[in-house]
Amino acid sequence: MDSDLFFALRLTALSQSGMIFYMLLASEKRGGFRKPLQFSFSLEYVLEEYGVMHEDIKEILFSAPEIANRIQELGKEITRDYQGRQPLLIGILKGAVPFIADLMRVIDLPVSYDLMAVSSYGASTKSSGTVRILKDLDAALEGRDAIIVEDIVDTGLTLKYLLENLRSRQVNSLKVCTLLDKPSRRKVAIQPDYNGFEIPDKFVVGYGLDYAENYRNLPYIGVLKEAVYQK
Ligand SMILES: O=P(O)(O)OC[C@H]1O[C@H](OP(=O)(O)OP(=O)(O)O)[C@H](O)[C@@H]1O
Ligand code: HPA
Repeated sequence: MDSDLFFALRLTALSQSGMIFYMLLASEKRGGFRKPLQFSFSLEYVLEEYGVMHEDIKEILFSAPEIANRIQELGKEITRDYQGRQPLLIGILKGAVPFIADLMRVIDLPVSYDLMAVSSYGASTKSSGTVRILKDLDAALEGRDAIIVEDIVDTGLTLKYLLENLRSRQVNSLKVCTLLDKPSRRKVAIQPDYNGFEIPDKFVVGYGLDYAENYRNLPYIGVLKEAVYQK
C-alpha cells in the first residue's frame, strides 16, 4: 500500500481531524490542494514538478513565496512614505510586468500606473549601452509623484536614461523601486530608493526577467546556465 495512504488511514482512525489531514495529504499527491502543502522549493523539486524549461536553470535565488513576502514589505514601505499622496507607478516593459502587477496590489493607497517600454539588451546578456524608447507614457507627468518600477538595475544605464528623461517632464517627485539590484555591475552611480533584493553578478531569469524573450514566466528567480547563452 502507498505509504502516504497507510499513514493517512491511521490518522483517520484516530480522529475526525485526522480525516481532514488525510484529504489534504492525498490531494497533494493528485495535484489538488497543492499550494498549502508546498513546503519544498529546491531545484530538484521544481524540476520534478514543472519540467523542461527549468532544466536551463543552474540555481534558484528566490522562490515565489520569498518574492511575494519581499514585495509585501516594499508595498508597506511605499504606503508609509506616500501617505496623503496618489503615486503614479511607471512600469518598465517588459521585465517589470509581474512585479508592478503584484506591487500595486500591496500598496494601500489610491495608486495609478502607466507603462513605458525601453530596450537595451535585445537578445543578449550584455547591455548595448544605447537605450531606446519603444513606447512612451500615455499621460503627462506634470505635478505627479512618480515611482519608476523596474525588475532589475544592472549597469544602471537604462535607469540613468529614464531618470534624465522623466525628470525633464515637470514631475513633482521621482523615485525608483526595483525588485533586483546588481551593484557590482554598475557603470553609473545610481541607487534605487526601494530595492527588493541585492544579487551577485550572475545573469538571472524568471518572474519577468528574460534571456532572448524566454523564461519570463518562471514563477521564481534563478540563475541561467552559462551553456544556454554560450551556445
Ligand atoms: O541596468 P541595465 O544594465 O541598463 O539593465 C537593466 C534593464 O535591462 C532589462 O531590460 P531589457 O532592455 O532587457 O528589456 P526587457 O525588460 O524587455 O527584458 C531590465 O528590465 C532593465 O530595464
Ligand atoms: N537578467 C535578465 N535581464 C537583465 C539582467 C539579468 O541578469 N540584467 C539586465 N537585464
